[in-house]
Amino acid sequence: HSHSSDDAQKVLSSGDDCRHPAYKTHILSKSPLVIYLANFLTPEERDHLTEITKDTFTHSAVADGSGAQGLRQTRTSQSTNVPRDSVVRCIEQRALLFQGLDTPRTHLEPVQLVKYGQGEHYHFHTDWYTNPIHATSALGGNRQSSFFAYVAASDDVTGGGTNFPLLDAPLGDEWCKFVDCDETWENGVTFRPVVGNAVYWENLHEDGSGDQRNLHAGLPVTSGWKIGMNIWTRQGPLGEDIRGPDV
Ligand SMILES: O=C(O)CCC(=O)C(=O)O
Ligand SMILES: [Fe+2]
Repeated sequence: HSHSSDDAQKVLSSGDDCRHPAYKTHILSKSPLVIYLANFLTPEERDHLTEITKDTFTHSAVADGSGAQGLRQTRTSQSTNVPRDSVVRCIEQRALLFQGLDTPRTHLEPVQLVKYGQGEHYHFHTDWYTNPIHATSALGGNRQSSFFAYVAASDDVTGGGTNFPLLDAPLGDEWCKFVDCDETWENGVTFRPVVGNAVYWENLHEDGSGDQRNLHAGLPVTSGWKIGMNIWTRQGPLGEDIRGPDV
């Protein structure tokens, strides 16, 4: 397909003071594709996100097998959609540019923050939907990719890692800055909640079917609290009723 330069502009520009940090990328797995992003969020962005969502968190919903949004013991955290201001647009743009120069902004779900207090967790799940009613074309299809970023955590946070049981733990002590190197081999990879950093992965196979290998969980926070951020990119554009006007 072809693009006019106008289309390219739309993807690339998101306003005046959007400056991207020099984040570092580390491939953790090529299949499925999992990439670790160090310093993906700046301290100012993290503070801003925490500030604008203060007092807006409500108990997280999960989609159950029948497609109804329900509250269950599988996800005890609280979450909130982040209003799309210039800071959020800049982060959205960063997430789009990372994935290529041709992913339209309309493929992004509203950015979501999720907060866990002591004992709260999100049981094993995939971010791609198994039930097709959550992946209709009006919804942009299924979730192509996920960013999970660590936005904030208390100084005394323990636990609260993001565990991928089906990935191979990386070798090499350099990774211990980011992953829990005390985790046993059988448990796969657990990313520790290192604020500012993010994990990116692809959810779908080439043919659009879900990739089970990126099963993951938000492990219980055993003390303190953490706030994470989800940026989900759909296969296609989301309806304006869901995304809101494309500001
Ligand atoms: O809290 C985490 O570490 C992971 C959260 C997660 O997987 C999600 O919100 O989809
Ligand atoms: Fe998830």
